[in-house]
Amino acid sequence: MDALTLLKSRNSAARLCAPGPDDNALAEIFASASRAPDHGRLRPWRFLLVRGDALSALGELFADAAQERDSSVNEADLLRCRQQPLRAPLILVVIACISEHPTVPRIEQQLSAGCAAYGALLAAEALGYAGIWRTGANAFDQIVHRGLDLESHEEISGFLYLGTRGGQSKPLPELAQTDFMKEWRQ
Ligand SMILES: Cc1cc2nc3c(=O)[nH]c(=O)nc-3n(C[C@H](O)[C@H](O)[C@H](O)COP(=O)(O)O)c2cc1C
Repeated sequence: MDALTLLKSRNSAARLCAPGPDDNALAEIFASASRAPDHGRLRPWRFLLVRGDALSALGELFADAAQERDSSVNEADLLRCRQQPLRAPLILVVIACISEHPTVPRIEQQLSAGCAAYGALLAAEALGYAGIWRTGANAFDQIVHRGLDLESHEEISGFLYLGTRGGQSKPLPELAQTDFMKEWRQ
């Protein structure tokens, strides 16, 4: 698929099944992510690869976090938390590693991490896989951060669920360029 077709047709997949990207595909995905625009070459992002049994362990972590957020959470909701990571053969946790910098503010480092996440999603799709970027309460939860060994200057930009598309692609939204761009002149 040529680059413009990929950029214009990328489409998230909520239903993902096996196989997920193998080690060769993951190497391409990380190489693509690492070309994110990056003011000052700070490389303000890193990835955690979660697959196999670790997906269930991540589900337990999500359940622990949900219980801590709301001690009255019911068993059905806890089960849903445990099963969330099992919705894909693998998950990439995208972590923004924020540092104090005289000319590169926090927002630029967060945006760079977002671009790295997008690069990973695009590469996965270019390789014939599919994915979806998710956050939700778990991305901002300190118990999840601790369980994943994040340091205090780190944030979760997203959980990239990756695998093989299950079912039909959803239709792409129709968006006129005039809805979101106009030419500026003085
Ligand atoms: C930072 C970020 C967080 C997101 N979090 C969620 C989420 O938690 N759950 C969800 O269903 N979609 C989430 N999305 C949206 C999906 O990734 C996706 O963009 C959306 O389903 C629209 O599909 P499309 O990307 O194919 O247009 C998030 C997107 C971004 C950029």
